[in-house]
Parts: sequence; structure tokens; C-alpha cells
Amino acid sequence: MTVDVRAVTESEFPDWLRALRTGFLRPPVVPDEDVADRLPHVDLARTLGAFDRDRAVATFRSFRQVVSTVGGGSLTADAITQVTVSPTHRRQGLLSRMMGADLAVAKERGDALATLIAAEYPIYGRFGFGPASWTTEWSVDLRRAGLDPRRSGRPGDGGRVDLADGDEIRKIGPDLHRRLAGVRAGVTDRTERGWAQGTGLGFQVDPWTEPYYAVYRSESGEPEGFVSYRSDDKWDDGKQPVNTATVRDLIAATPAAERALWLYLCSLDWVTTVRSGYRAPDDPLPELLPDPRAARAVSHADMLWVRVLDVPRLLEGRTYPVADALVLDVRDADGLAGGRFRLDASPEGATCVRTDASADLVLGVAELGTLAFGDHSAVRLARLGRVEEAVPGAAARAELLFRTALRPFSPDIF
Ligand SMILES: CC(=O)SCCNC(=O)CCNC(=O)[C@H](O)C(C)(C)COP(=O)(O)OP(=O)(O)OC[C@H]1O[C@@H](n2cnc3c(N)ncnc32)[C@H](O)[C@@H]1OP(=O)(O)O
Repeated sequence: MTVDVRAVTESEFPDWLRALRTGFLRPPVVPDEDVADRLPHVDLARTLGAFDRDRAVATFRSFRQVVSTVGGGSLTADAITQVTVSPTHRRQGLLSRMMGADLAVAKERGDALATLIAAEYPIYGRFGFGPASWTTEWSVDLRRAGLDPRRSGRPGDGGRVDLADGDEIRKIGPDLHRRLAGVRAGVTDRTERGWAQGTGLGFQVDPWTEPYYAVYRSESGEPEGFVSYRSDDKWDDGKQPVNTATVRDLIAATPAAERALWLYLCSLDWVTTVRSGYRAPDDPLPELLPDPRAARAVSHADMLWVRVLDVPRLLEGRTYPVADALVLDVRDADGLAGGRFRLDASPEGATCVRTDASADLVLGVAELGTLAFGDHSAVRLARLGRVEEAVPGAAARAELLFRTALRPFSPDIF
């Protein structure tokens, strides 16, 4: 009997959730509250399942997402999430079928790109995705950081840090997140539901413990950033407090807020370690410390993956720091976005059109996704043999064109 891949109906949604939990190694029991909480926020037409004798054995969902691009613009993306194939049906092509169906519809709809956060690195390259932003997590040993323990939690710039609650974060957070998206590429929009769930409202998959919230306000009283964090409660044999404060969310719209919130976290009494959570690799945290070596990078990995669906819209949707023109021969084995394109770019704007002119650079669609937000080096990709220079020096020119001063940051996992 064949396995049917199609959109799920409302009555099939609980069984689809059971399959999702199975794939993500969660107990395969679906509470009614979970179904009731999710259903109003899910577009069933974009919720795919594979069914074997009416039982869901694979899950795949996409939704409309807005992603910030270089220079403060944004693009609409087909965001892919909740991808699972049950262990009984793995490696039989079900992910490939669901991905093929979803990307074809996204292309038809006119989405410039598809996005996802990959559970494992090797899964998505074959579908034309490339990692477009990276993330680093630090563990800061505050006993080695060299900060003066007498320092006050009050920033020295006339601003202030105040404790807050979830209500206040739901009020001020969305605007701060939008402001962050205006200065960093790779920020994916956070929905109202995301704000509610992230502050303890609605059904929670894991038991909720209320975090601490702190808000930084500038001298004029304007909120510029917030942090939410939790701490454990540990004392060692010498009767010394040895607690770890773990950041869940730190959204700063200005460098002043970033500095103030990190220094606030690094001055908490009883706390000896701060875990930063996933940050952009160029986060200032380590160098805010008198001894930057006290901040040890405990993870560094790919974050947001991009699958280009429309080369001109992607490349015209960002700014460029220098003026140049390059002909890119984009190879796409799935026939969705490939072709030869001439990019004419300058700090004033860019155009990208199909051309018959000979190529400067030949690259796969996944490599173009990797270059899209400025977080990777075209020269390095050429050295890796993943980008081919048809004209000597083209990779170095692409490097100058695509790279950005600030690296992209993707704070939201979806
Ligand atoms: C965006 C997200 O939701 S990320 C979450 C992804 N989900 C998970 O990691 C949950 C656990 N894993 C799974 O559910 C499944 O193994 C999936 C979804 C990753 C793959 O589903 P499958 O139906 O087995 O994939 P499918 O059979 O279509 O495989 C396509 C190709 O990818 C390869 N592939 C699939 N999964 C992996 C993997 N984890 N690592 C390396 N290669 C993989 C297959 O070998 C196959 O290669 P081939 O074309 O050369 O033969």
C-alpha cells in the first residue's frame, strides 16, 4: 500500500501531533489543550502529513515569515518547521516528497526564499538550503572576568535597568524586536503567539518556570532592550554560591542596551557563571569583560538556513557596501531558481536581471543562500571548491559586495 502525502484535515491534526512528538522523541501522547492551543495558529493547507493506512507517519509544516535583510529591508519567506518522519518510515523518501511539494507551492506563491533551522547539518543541503547565519554561545566564568564586584547594576551612561514582568515584555518586546530587525539581517519575525508562549502564556510543551526580566532604558526613558533569564540555586561544599544564570532571550535595539544588559547579568550576586544563549558570533559580550578569555565559546554552529527561490528578489532585497557588477551562474538541480543573472549593485541600490552574458562566478543555489546575508566569505567558498571563479578575482569582488559590517543574527528558533 502506498503512503499518501497531503495536507492534513482538522480531525487528523491530533494524530499528526502524535507523529510530530514521536519524531522529536517526546512522549507520544497529545493533550487536548495542546491541540486547542495550536490549531487556531496553524494553516492546515500548509500542514503536510504522510499517511500509511490513515495513520500519520510524517509531519511537515510551513508558514509565512518575514526575514530581515542587509540594510534594514525584509523579504517574505516560506518558513519550514516540524519536519519528522517516524522511525518505521525513515529513508523511504518521505521528507523529499513533502519538501518538493512545499517548495513548489512556495515558488508559485512568489516567496523569495524558504527558511528553516536544521536539527542536523547534513539533512537540508540536498534540497538547496545553505546556512546563512551562524550562532555562538558563551559560558562566562565571572570569577575570571575581572569585573569590579563593587560595581553597581546601574549603567554608567545615564540609562537604567529595571526588573519587569511578562506583561511588560509583551508590550515593549515586539517593537524592540522590529528595531533589531532594522539593523541586523537574518532576524525572523516573532508572532504574537511567540511572544505569549515565550512569556509563559498558553499551553507549554515543557513545564514553565517564570524567568527574571530586566529592561534597559536610555537616559530619556526609552526602552532599548530587554533580557529574560533564569538561575539555578546551588551552593558548594565551602558554603559558597555557585549559580549559573542562563539567558533565554536578549533583544537589544542599540549597542548601549547590549552593553548595559550584559554588564547587568555579569554583576548578579551569587552568580558565578553566565550562559549567554545563542548569540550572533560578533556579539560584544566577551570584549565587554576586562578579561575576554573568561567567556568561553561553548557552541558555534549554523543557525538560519536559506533556500533561494527567486534570485532577483533576493539580491535586490538587500543593500551593498560597494559598487560593482557581477554575472552569477546559479545552479539549481531542482529547477526552482537557477539561471544566469547580472547583479548591478551599489550603496544606492541594486538590480538583478537574467542575462546571456558570460559568468564571473558559478555557484550552487545553496552557496547563494549562504552568501545572502553577508555571513560567509565568497573567497572561502571558492577555496573550498564550492564556488567557481569563471573570471579570476571574481570571488574577491563578490566578497566585498556581499559581506557586511554586522553579522546576521537569528535569535528565534522556529
Ligand atoms: C526544520 C526542522 O523541522 S528540523 C527537524 C528535522 N527532524 C528530525 O531531525 C527528526 C528526526 N529525523 C527524521 O524525522 C527524519 O530522519 C528526517 C525528517 C530528518 C529525514 O526524513 P526521511 O524521510 O528519512 O528523508 P528522505 O528519505 O527523504 O531522505 C532524503 C535524503 O536525505 C538523506 N537524509 C535524511 N535524513 C538525514 C540525516 N539525518 N542525515 C543525513 N542524511 C539524511 C537520506 O539518506 C536521503 O539521501 P539520498 O537521497 O542520497 O538517498
